This record gives sequence, C-alpha cells and structure tokens, in this order.
Amino acid sequence: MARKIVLTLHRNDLRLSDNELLHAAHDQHHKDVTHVLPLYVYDERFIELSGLPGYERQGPEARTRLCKFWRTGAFRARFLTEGVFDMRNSLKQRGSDMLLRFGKMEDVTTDIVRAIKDNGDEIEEVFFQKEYYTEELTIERNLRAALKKVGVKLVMFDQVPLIHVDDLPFAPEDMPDVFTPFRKRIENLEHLGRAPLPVPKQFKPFPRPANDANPWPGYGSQIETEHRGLEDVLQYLLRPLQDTFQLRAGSEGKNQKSAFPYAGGESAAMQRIDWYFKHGDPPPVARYKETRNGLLGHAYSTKLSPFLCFGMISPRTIVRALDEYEAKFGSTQNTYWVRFELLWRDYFLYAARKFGSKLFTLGGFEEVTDPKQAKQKTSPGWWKEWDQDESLKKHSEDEQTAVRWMKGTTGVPFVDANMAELRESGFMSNRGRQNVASFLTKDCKIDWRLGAEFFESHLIDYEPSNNWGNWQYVAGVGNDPRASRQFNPIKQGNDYDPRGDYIRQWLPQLAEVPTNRIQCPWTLSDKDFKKYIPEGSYPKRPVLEQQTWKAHYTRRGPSKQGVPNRNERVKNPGPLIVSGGAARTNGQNGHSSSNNSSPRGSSEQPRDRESRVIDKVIRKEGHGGDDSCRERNLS
Ligand SMILES: Cc1cc2nc3c(=O)[nH]c(=O)nc-3n(C[C@H](O)[C@H](O)[C@H](O)COP(=O)(O)OP(=O)(O)OC[C@H]3O[C@@H](n4cnc5c(N)ncnc54)[C@H](O)[C@@H]3O)c2cc1C
Repeated sequence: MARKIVLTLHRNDLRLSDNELLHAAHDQHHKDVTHVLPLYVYDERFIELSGLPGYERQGPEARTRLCKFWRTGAFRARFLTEGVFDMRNSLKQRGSDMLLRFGKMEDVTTDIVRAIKDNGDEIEEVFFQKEYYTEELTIERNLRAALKKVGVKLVMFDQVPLIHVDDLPFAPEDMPDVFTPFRKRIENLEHLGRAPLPVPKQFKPFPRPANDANPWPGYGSQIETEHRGLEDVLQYLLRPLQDTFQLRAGSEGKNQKSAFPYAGGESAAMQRIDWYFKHGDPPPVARYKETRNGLLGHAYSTKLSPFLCFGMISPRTIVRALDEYEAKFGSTQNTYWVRFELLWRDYFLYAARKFGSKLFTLGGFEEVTDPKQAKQKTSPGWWKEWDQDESLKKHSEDEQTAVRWMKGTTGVPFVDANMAELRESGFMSNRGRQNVASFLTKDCKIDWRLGAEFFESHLIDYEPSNNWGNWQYVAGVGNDPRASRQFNPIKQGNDYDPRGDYIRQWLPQLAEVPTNRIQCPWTLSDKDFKKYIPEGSYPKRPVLEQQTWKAHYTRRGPSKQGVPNRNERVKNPGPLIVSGGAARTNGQNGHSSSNNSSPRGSSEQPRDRESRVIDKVIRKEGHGGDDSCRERNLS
C-alpha cells in the first residue's frame, strides 16, 4: 500500500517542542498521513559547503554581500551542526529520524518530493517555517513554484515571533516605528504570546527509501550511508574557514573563557532554561535586571539568543518558564525585564517585515520614515570610506581603522576586549555590542554595514533582523528617536568594568596595567607603558581620541556594576506582566521611560584572510550614496 507522506522542511526551527510544523503533521487534520519526513538542508548560500568531499557548488562562495566575510563563521557552524544532530537524535529516540542534505533548499526538497512520487508513495504537502527576509522570501517563492509543478502544496507556518502576527493589536504594516509605543500596545494584550505546543506524543515513522542502495536523492546520502557523525560533518564545514582567525581560536573546541559555553540544540536550550529559571532559591532570573549589563561569565543574562536564533527554543517556551517562575516566586521587575527584552526581539522582527529590504541598505529604515535625513546620511562624505582615512592612508593595511576595529587593535581597551571576545568565542554581551557598534559608526564614522556583516560572520546568535536592526539603531539610521546617541567607551569601561577584569580576561597583554589606567593605557608615561605592557603587544596610541573621553580618564564616583542603568530607574511605573501574560499596573514595578530603550588580539595576531578580503572590498566598493546592498542577492 502506498505510504502517505508529509515532508517537514526545517530551517531555523530546530526543535521538537512548540514546533508548528511537527505539530501539524501529527494533528487531527493529518490523520491519513502515515509517515513524516523531517528534512534539514545545509544551504550553500548561507554556509560554505566546498569542504565536503566531492561537493559541487552551484553558486558563489557563501560570503557576505559587501565585505566578503564568510557568512557562517566557525563558532556558528559548530553550534548549528550540534543543533541539527541534537534534533536528529531526539527524533530517532522517538522512532523518527531527520534527513540531512547539502545544496539549495528548494532544489533538494523538490528532488526528494519527486523521488517519493517515483517510489509510488503519496505526498501532497511540504511544511515550512515562514521567514521574511529578501533571500528567504525568494527561496520560498522558488520552492512553491517548483513544488506546484509536481502537484505538491507548500504550507507555511509563521512561528518566529513571540506574538503571533494574528494577535498583534495592529496590522503588521502599521506597526509603530518606535519601540516604546510598539511595546505599550503589545503589553495591553491579554496574553503575551500563545501557549506553547507540546511535543507530539507519538511520532509517525520516518519513510525509509525503497531500498538502501537507492537512498533519497541529494548530496549527503554518502555521509548517511557511511554513518558520518557530527564531528565529520563539522570538519568538512570548517575546512574552507581554515584561514580565519576565528577558526584558529575555536579549533580546539569551546573557548573556556566564553560567556556562552554551550553546545547547540534543543537539549542544551532546555537545560539552560531549567538552570536560569528553576535552579536555586531563587534562580538566577531573580537578578536579571541588575545583572543583565554584565560582561563576564555565563550568568549575567539568559544567554538564550543563540538558541532562539536557530529556533532551538521558542520564545513562547521562555515565557512559559517565566510564568512558572512567577507562580512560585511572584513577578518582579526582573521577570518583567526578560519579557521586555523579548519584545525588542519581536519589534525588530516585525520592523524587518515592514521595511523589507531597507533592513540592509545604507540609509536604513530612515529611507522610509525620514527620507530627508536618509538622503543626508547617504550622501558622499557622511560615512568615511574605509581606505580614505587620511591619517592612515600612508600606513599599512593593518593600520586602517576598520581593520583595527575588526582585529581588536584600536588601542581603546574596552572596544578591543569586546572584539577579542567576539572573535575568540563568537559571543559578545549586549553592552559590548552597543559600544563597539557606536565606536565604529559614531567615532570612526565607518559604514555601519561593515560592522553588521562582521557580526553576521562571527556571532553565534546572528539573526538578520536583530543584527541589522540593532546596527541601524546604533548607527542612527534606524528607529532610534535619539539617533545621535553615542557611547563614551572610557566612561562605559569605568562603569561596567570598573576593576578592568573583563579587559584583562580578553586582552591578557594588559593584565599588569594599573586599574586606574586600564581604560586608557595611552595616558601612561612611556616608562610605565614599557613596564606594564609587553613590547609590541598593544598599540601605544588609540586610533582616535575624543575630547569627551578625557573627563573619564581618572575615574571618580562609584561603579555601576550591579546597579541598574540610571535610565532604567522607574520614573513612571508601568504595567507589570503577570503570570499568564495579562498586564496590570503595579506601583513597585515599572518600565522605563523611552530613553531606557537601549536595545541594549594584539597587534601580533596573524593577519587573517577576512582582513585581506575587506581591504580589497574597500577599494572596489566605495560607498556614500551607494545602495548596492538594496537587495541581498541570491547566488
Ligand atoms: C549591534 C548589535 C547587534 C546585535 N545582533 C544581534 C543578533 O544578531 N542576534 C540577536 O539575537 N541579538 C542581537 N543583538 C541584541 C542583543 O545584544 C542580544 O540579543 C543579547 O546580547 C543576547 O544575549 P542574551 O540572550 O543573554 O540576552 P538577554 O539580555 O537575556 O535578553 C533575552 C532575549 O531578549 C532578546 N533581546 C535582548 N536584547 C535585544 C535587543 N537589543 N534586540 C533584540 N532582541 C534582544 C534576545 O532574544 C535575548 O535572548 C544585537 C545588539 C546590538 C547592539
């Protein structure tokens, strides 16, 4: 008898719980479906596949549009692969499996659907997660058209945000452009997000191919028949990245110093949720608001973003954990604030939907919201061209400002320590991200897209709307009502790393510098500079120096560590989200005024390929009014 199959094509939904694709394949409406075929395709446009033996790439290398960095760096490649194998193991434990293939999502899927039909089996539907970025929409269109030709329907599931699009109190295209009104309208909803869906009780069997000699088509069947595991696949994926600094730093496994020392996958995500919301009396979330601006260790914030980005956990599951915590310990500003941050995630997701390809353009969302401003900010001279930095022109490529920012050799320790953390661990705190982004765009005045692409390549938790949206925000071309906001890295260093522990961790060459000079080592006398810093290990002068920094060279007053950001002190107590998501007003708990709305190496390091590549791009591209990034191209 013919088998009736549903194919669930997974991308950033690498989980079993609260996964609408898997849930639907096992629900009442699909009673007649006998088999479910979960498929994951490593797509050559997003991750470089040329290291796979015998793999023939159809398009160009998987590099970023402007700067040609690898789109998926070593840490994210590892995290993703761990997540893929974790999902496959979980499915296997439930009598199912997941097919792994490499290529282009729409081609691979269509070939498999054809093979299913040729085999005499029935297939009417392919389930797929809805994503709204230019490339992802193109893939969806191509896939829909290809499947239509073989008589199969593509069914989409819109499950990335916490608040389902149908539950928004406004049409998505009419969402408020500024975060605070967006948040306030959402907080008036009766429930903050729907209840998560359970893992299907009984998984339908995985449809094995007719015979082992004739596996499902697509590159990957050999890996399957040879029983290649995670480390083998990972080794192939990392092969092309051999020339990057990040790989060297991460090649021995996880960086022990990392603030994000976790493996990828739903299992690890669930463990983290358990630890953060349930472990201890009270659990760590009880101090979230005080600690979330931290820099060291894994406990200062939830560390859920990498799991969220790949859908290894759903935001609704996090809200469920908060509800359970509150049922036991009560709701506080700390729990309110986790929801508050999750709303930032939704805000950028929906803003990206609303503004489409403007997420990636030099002029950003402002091209729509304030075309006059955007015109000015995209005119020649607004952003400094990377190779036209007069003071550095005569210097070697290594000394270009953009390259020094990427390598963490600007000479400003708070910036460099954060960049070292990113390169050596794939993670950086929100505080760090804001500072390095502000330094690149507001101090160095370099095209913000360089920073966004560098983050895209290096972050474990890279997610288009959150990354590009936050970059726009800091660069002043997005939705920040205070577009001129600029961070003072000396003050920030004093406030958030008052003892210099963070700097010492990531810039060990500065370990001996006295604490009152660690944020500004150039103020040391020549003699002391030599005494405390190994020769040639750190720039003697910063790449630039602002007048406003000087007042903070000698720190005065108490540190802010452990003290909430001044902007976050309650001025106007607002609604408190209580268990179950209902909003109520509570004088003890509040939210911020609009201005709290902050979304929130050494010179001897071997010069890596990405620096060389960027130097080339710098010369080729130029920018200014360039809108060549209007659409991130498909290969
Ligand atoms: C320049 C820049 C680039 C960024 N790029 C990304 C990115 O690619 N992917 C990403 O997930 N986040 C990004 N962020 C947002 C933020 O820095 C991270 O989400 C956060 O540091 C992750 O750590 P956490 O999970 O411990 O956060 P927590 O403080 O525990 O927050 C809980 C969750 O709220 C969400 N959240 C928190 N802050 C923000 C924010 N500012 N914007 C959107 N969502 C937020 C995240 O999903 C996070 O997991 C960026 C921020 C900046 C300033």
